Amino acid sequence: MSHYEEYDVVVLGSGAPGKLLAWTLASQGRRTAVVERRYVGGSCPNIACLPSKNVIHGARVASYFRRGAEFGITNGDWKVDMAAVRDRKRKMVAGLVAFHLEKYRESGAELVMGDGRFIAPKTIEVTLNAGGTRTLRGQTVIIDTGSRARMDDTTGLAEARPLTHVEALELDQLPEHLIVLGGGYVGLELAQAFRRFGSRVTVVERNGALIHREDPDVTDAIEHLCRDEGIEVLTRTAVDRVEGQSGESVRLHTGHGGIEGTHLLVAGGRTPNTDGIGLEKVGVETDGKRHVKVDERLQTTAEGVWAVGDCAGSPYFTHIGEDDFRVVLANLTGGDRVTTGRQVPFCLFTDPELARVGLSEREARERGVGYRLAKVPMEAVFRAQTLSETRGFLKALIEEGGDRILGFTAFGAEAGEVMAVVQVAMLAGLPYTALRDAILTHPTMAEGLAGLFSSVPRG
Ligand SMILES: Cc1cc2nc3c(=O)[nH]c(=O)nc-3n(C[C@H](O)[C@H](O)[C@H](O)COP(=O)(O)OP(=O)(O)OC[C@H]3O[C@@H](n4cnc5c(N)ncnc54)[C@H](O)[C@@H]3O)c2cc1C
Ligand SMILES: NC(=O)c1ccc[n+]([C@@H]2O[C@H](COP(=O)([O-])OP(=O)(O)OC[C@H]3O[C@@H](n4cnc5c(N)ncnc54)[C@H](O)[C@@H]3O)[C@@H](O)[C@H]2O)c1
Repeated sequence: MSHYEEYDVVVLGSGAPGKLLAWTLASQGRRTAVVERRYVGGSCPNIACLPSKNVIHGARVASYFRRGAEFGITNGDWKVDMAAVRDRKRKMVAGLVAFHLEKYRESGAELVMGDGRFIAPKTIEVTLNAGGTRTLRGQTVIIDTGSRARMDDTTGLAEARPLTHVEALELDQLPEHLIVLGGGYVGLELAQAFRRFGSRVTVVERNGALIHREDPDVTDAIEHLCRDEGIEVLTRTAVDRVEGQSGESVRLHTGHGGIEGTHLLVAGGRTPNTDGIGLEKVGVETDGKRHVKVDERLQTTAEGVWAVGDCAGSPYFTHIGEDDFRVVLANLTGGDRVTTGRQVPFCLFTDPELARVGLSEREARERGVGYRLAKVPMEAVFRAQTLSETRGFLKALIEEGGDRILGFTAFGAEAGEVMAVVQVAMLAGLPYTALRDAILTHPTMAEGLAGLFSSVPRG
């Protein structure tokens, strides 16, 4: 084997959990290196969460321009300049990258830019972006290689060179007619944004509903939102074949006929980046979905090797990756922390947002968990009325024979922020009556929780 450099910790991939581990352990004096092939700081600040929310916010501004008269403001001539939308995003991303580089400098963690793969136990060879190779060996190795947009084997799909979220967020021209393949998180957030910028948008979903794992009242509400915004929604639609080239003209052949558009965005789920990195050579096993196999402490099947984030099959959210960081840090520093039983909140950043924590009704029924349901429309929330944003509802599941909150869903303005209040109550084990009886500021969106929890049926 070629000469290798010894480290206490080597991290492969610089996503949220990996970088946080690197910065923390390096600050504690451990010799630490992070190998990253492209995105300083991983997907979230470069190509995923933050840039998408930046662009989505731009689209909201466009929607307010369109709705101006409703607020008594005449908007005159206005237009969307996608190059400027992109520049605003790029500027934010550049600032985030600079912030990350500063964190590396401050912490003493070394950032090695290049493509890494295992060549021996706990040993990673890096093909450096700047040319040449380096071989790094860690006492501890952490795999944080993330995931990428999945391209299924539909005939003609790959040849059509569809956009993924990465290219979609880099467009400087508005697609005339964007076809979005997949009605999940990526598809819905970007479908609404492009529609608001002015594209014609068609969402094609093979399941019977958009965001199909949610309760029927939620999926219906999301579908209504899409239709009200002028998005064409085709559910239960399987694509047999794709023709043409995204960016010019594409045609999808489905059981219900053809769909023609100018651009195609694939948003049909993710594939973990676990192929081609030598895992099989070093005893790091993967599961049927190609995630790195980990136990509840995030240890892999190889001694001294840990895996975190999307590649480890943790729910695909940055905040969950950040919790993976806490789990591994605790286990590396004498503590004992596991992933089992943790809260997994999420927020879909459509406008309005959809946020959920804990059980949905469907999950409660599947698990045979009895519950009492409280549900109020957003119209009942005074703050929503002041904003003219009365679409949606709040709902909560309360345990039978007790006062514990089992689950909470909000579809409405600031849903993600309102959910945090309920989450804290759930973490603290507070009965729902604590929120019902709390003095919540008037008029805030969170004030709606008092109304929601006042409507819980008697146990
Ligand atoms: C469009 C979009 C929007 C999203 N929005 C949200 C959101 O609003 N909120 C939320 O919580 N989650 C969101 N997510 C999910 C979130 O982005 C991911 O769950 C999270 O970024 C995963 O972090 P990670 O550390 O597992 O992987 P990543 O952040 O992807 O990091 C992995 C890194 O490893 C590098 N890498 C891979 N292989 C190698 C190799 N062999 N050598 C060197 N480097 C390598 C990659 O370049 C990458 O930088 C979104 C995802 C997408 C696609
Ligand atoms: N706001 C957020 O937190 C946020 C935003 C974006 C992404 N994410 C994360 O990234 C993950 C991936 O997002 P995603 O939208 O790619 O996946 P997803 O699993 O959320 O949705 C994919 C959808 O595409 C459909 N689909 C797949 N192949 C298809 C095909 N050939 N034709 C028609 N429909 C097809 C699936 O039925 C599914 O409904 C999410 O699950 C989430 O964890 C989070």
